[in-house]
Amino acid sequence: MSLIETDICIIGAGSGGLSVAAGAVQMGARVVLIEGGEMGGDCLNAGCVPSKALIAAAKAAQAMRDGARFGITPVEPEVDFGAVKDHVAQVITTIAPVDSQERFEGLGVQVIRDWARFTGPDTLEAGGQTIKARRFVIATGSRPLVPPIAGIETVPYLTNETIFALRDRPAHLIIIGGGPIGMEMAQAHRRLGASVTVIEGAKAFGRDDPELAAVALANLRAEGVEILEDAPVTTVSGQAGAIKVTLKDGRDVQGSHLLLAVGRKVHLDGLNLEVAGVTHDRKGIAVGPDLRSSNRRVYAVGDVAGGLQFTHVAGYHAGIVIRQIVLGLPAKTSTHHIPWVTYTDPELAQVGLTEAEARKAHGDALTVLRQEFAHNDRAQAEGKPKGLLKVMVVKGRPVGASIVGPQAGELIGLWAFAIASRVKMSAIAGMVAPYPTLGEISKRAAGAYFSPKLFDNPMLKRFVRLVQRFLP
Ligand SMILES: Cc1cc2nc3c(=O)[nH]c(=O)nc-3n(C[C@H](O)[C@H](O)[C@H](O)COP(=O)(O)OP(=O)(O)OC[C@H]3O[C@@H](n4cnc5c(N)ncnc54)[C@H](O)[C@@H]3O)c2cc1C
Ligand SMILES: NC(=O)c1ccc[n+]([C@@H]2O[C@H](COP(=O)([O-])OP(=O)(O)OC[C@H]3O[C@@H](n4cnc5c(N)ncnc54)[C@H](O)[C@@H]3O)[C@@H](O)[C@H]2O)c1
Repeated sequence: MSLIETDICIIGAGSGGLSVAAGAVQMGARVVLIEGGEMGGDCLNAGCVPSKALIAAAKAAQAMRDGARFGITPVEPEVDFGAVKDHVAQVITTIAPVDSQERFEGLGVQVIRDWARFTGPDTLEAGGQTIKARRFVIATGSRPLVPPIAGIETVPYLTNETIFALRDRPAHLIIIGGGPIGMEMAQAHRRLGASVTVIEGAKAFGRDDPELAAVALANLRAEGVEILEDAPVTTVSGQAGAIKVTLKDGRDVQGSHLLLAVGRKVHLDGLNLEVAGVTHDRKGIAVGPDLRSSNRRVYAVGDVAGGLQFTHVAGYHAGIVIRQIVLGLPAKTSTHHIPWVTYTDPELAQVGLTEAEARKAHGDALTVLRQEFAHNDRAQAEGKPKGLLKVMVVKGRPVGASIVGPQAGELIGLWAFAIASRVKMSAIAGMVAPYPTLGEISKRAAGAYFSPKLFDNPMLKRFVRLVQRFLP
């Protein structure tokens, strides 16, 4: 077994690992990157990319049903489910070169295609080689959680790792879990012609503001997605094509396919963390805000670091770790400025505190601004007037924003920037937004923060009357 000595050894070539590798090698560090599965990890192969490609196809199908308001005769689209999957595969193939072994080797990274396991605090084995590194970055991501439901071991089920390979449309897809995976897949499959039932043990879109979640839920239901909430599952039974899910209240739900979307389990299998002295639990590797583990040579980024599980968070983590292990500078993560978006129609987006969280944290110091999409001219023109922006403001600065509506994921960017940069509401109110754009809604919300001070102010009214009397 040969020995490789390097500055940085990264385990996992998904969103987090690839970002660390690309940054570190281009700044001059020697980097070894180890990947046991597919380059690109979950996001490219079984997560963000295929799900958004499927959602895009579903949106095209839905547009054909929704033409009436524009004077276009609605038609029920003919969906070639296999061809939709070709489109999904094509999108992955088009993006894949960016994450490929060839590209990273071209940048100067030594890529090893194998499953890594630690053999000591500063050594691991992969590809028949021993790798000794100054610093290690664990970026091994997560896998779908299979809940301990009675009967699950005997029933065929899908997860995000298998559903995108289905070539035949499920007649009736049952989805357990009403989080982002469950809800995005539910609407996409419904729009592509499947019957869909979502079974959620608590509340669907449970991490989002309930008022905004209700808007998205109403639209999914109107499109025919059956959503059962507060409905814990006790048993599953049946076989391929005939699945039965029994709820705690005794109801049975029958369907042809079952998708599990009940959260994630961090991927630590076979890493042999004990010999490396890396502490971990069910939620992930135990790290501080600097993402350093109990072994000072070992850091964790992305899903495996036990916090928010998003591709942009893995990328953010990568920047924090690169600063420390490449440049030797201190850096710490925070979460108050991290946005997330669920890509249903309407989209649901959040950054910072929700209204309930802000009320708890700031009490009477909180001002909540509300802007309906119905008052936005572009939303009206597009026939998408349903939606709401809420901005939580404390002492003239936003501390949270929640959006449900068309393009909510694009609109949240301004608020993510404002919160990260501590921008004042006056700066957003002073911005000139092009007309007619959905983005005007943000400026309008900021303007609304000042309108009581400007329009309901007797002192100002008296002052204006005085000025008017003396103005030449
Ligand atoms: C259906 C779905 C949709 C999603 N949509 C979005 C979205 O729209 N936006 C968003 O921000 N996030 C989304 N996510 C979440 C996003 O995919 C993850 O947060 C992101 O991929 C995490 O990146 P990571 O680098 O931590 O892990 P991963 O991308 O999972 O990469 C980990 C890599 O490590 C490898 N590995 C594991 N163990 C070892 C080992 N011992 N040795 C070598 N290699 C190993 C794995 O094979 C894998 O390639 C979605 C997730 C799913 C499941
Ligand atoms: N648009 C995006 O950014 C996006 C999309 C998909 C996934 N993701 C990431 O992937 C992660 C995983 O997504 P997810 O939807 O699987 O997980 P999740 O943890 O966000 O949601 C799972 C849901 O399943 C419910 N649940 C759990 N056990 C259950 C049971 N036995 N019966 C019924 N319901 C049950 C939970 O109450 C919860 O609402 C997300 O948290 C997110 O970080 C992001």
